[in-house]
Amino acid sequence: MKPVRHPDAPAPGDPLGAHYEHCFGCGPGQPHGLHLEARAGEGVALTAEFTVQPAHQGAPGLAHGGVLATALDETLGSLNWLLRTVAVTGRLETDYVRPVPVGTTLHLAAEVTAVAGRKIYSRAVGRLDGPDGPVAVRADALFVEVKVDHFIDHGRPEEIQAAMSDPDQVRRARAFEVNP
Ligand SMILES: CCCCCCCC/C=C\CCCCCCCC(=O)SCCNC(=O)CCNC(=O)[C@H](O)C(C)(C)COP(=O)(O)OP(=O)(O)OC[C@H]1O[C@@H](n2cnc3c(N)ncnc32)[C@H](O)[C@@H]1OP(=O)(O)O
Repeated sequence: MKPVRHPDAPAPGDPLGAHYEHCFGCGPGQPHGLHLEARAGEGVALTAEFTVQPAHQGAPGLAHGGVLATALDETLGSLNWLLRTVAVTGRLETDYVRPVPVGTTLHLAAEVTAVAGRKIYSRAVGRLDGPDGPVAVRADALFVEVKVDHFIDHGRPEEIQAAMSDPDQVRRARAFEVNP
């Protein structure tokens, strides 16, 4: 089925913000994280930027492939905010096309291609030197819709308690759950 943008999805160009303060991919309160910033696009699509830091190296001066996969995973995961669906990564397939040097800003673009029941199919691309630059990484993913209970049931109690006493986090979780 063709994906449907939620009527309350942020307007094209608007930042999506972090889904969780301490998320390794997007959390502003996560000192070790990627600090990826995503913006809504048209339809069920978005763009994001991530600048490779020295802490993200695999080989000398080059980004670690797992870190790049994380950036793709986070970008793809952010799409679910445009659907107002809570979903987790079930499958992530990554192509590494060009090495990504430290200091590079990776320009990411992602879109949902189809939705089938709880399954959300999406793809992403990361480019060097600008939104129209050469492709460095690509990914295809399957996210699976879950209830907020997925996190409450499986997360470590300390962090779950802290998230449940954070009004912003609860508001965000509720916004997801009112998906018609
Ligand atoms: C108030 C406080 C509370 C806090 C609220 C927080 C709100 C936060 C908001 C937003 C958070 C978003 C976070 C994004 C972060 C970035 C993304 C990540 O890194 S996520 C982490 C990595 N991923 C996992 O940890 C998943 C671990 N896996 C699982 O939990 C399960 O395997 C799960 C949920 C994916 C599926 O399990 P099943 O039992 O629910 O469902 P089944 O029946 O197995 O699968 C459903 C369908 O999907 C297919 N499927 C599942 N996995 C597949 C795979 N690997 N490949 C192909 N198909 C797969 C199955 O074949 C099935 O398809 P058929 O309906 O039969 O057609």
